[in-house]
Amino acid sequence: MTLHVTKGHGTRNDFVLLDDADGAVDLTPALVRALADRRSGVGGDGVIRLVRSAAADDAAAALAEDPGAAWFMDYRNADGSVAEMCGNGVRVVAAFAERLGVWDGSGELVLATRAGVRRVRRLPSHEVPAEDGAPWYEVEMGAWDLPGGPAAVDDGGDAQVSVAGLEVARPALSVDVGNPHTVVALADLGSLAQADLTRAPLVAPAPPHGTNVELVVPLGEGPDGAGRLRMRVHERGVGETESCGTGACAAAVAVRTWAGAHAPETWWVEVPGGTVRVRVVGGRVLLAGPAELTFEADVAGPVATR
Ligand SMILES: N[C@@H](CCC[C@H](N)C(=O)O)C(=O)O
Repeated sequence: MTLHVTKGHGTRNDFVLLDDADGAVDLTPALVRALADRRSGVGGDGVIRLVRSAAADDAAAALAEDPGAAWFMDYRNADGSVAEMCGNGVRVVAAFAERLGVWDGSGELVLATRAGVRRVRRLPSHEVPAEDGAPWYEVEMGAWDLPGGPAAVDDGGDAQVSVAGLEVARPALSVDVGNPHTVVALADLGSLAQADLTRAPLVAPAPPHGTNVELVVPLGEGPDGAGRLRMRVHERGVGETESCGTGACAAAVAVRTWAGAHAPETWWVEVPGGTVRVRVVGGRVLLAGPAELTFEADVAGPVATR
């Protein structure tokens, strides 16, 4: 079997992309692990299959929401598990859709995902932060939710997280942005650097479907009036990654919620792989950031896995 793959990343959260319009590829967990393997495969934090919604069973709910969502983003974590959403992945898929010619980059790309419909627009060059040469895309990420309810905020959180390298367990807030997140605020950048994310943080109570854990340090407001925060993330199904788009959204929602009514709407979220912009507009959240396609290859497979 030979697969044509494209590699792409958004703030160095990297993906193996498959053009599978008719849903012909049997994307088993073993094939995902083989493609994502950084030694024997192509390498990536995840594998994304772009398939026509009509050929994807998991697109049904999104199609009911908007029958115009012609393409489905089938997202898999590097360990082969299925995830509902990937914020950096949506932007990379937009770049991929442009490359494939199924979207011309104007107006909106309406994508079906397991978390519902996501609308993407390519930012005009005057809206792209000057230092970034890559194209930027903004994604309407939909509604956010605090599964622990408002009481969780008054209590400082609805979970406790223990992180290797940091002595004590910390209170944390669960945030749902289509996929599950647990956000932990740290006091300073020294603690953020000290955290050992080579091991998964322990979250109590354990979320039923696992969670992505974000460690965040709020950095105040910049001259533009936007909030800033720095973040590291341990992703469910992957490990520590250099960026997580849904994680950035969850982090901004949590920090804004903790800060109270007068907190800024716009947040610059600094991750090891770059910077993304999050806008929390009422009950909804928008994510903007770069996306780049780096190479294409034909892969003879299935590639061996351990
Ligand atoms: N990196 C992604 C999130 C990918 C899915 C996540 N690991 C999960 O299992 O929920 C992003 O940019 O949002």
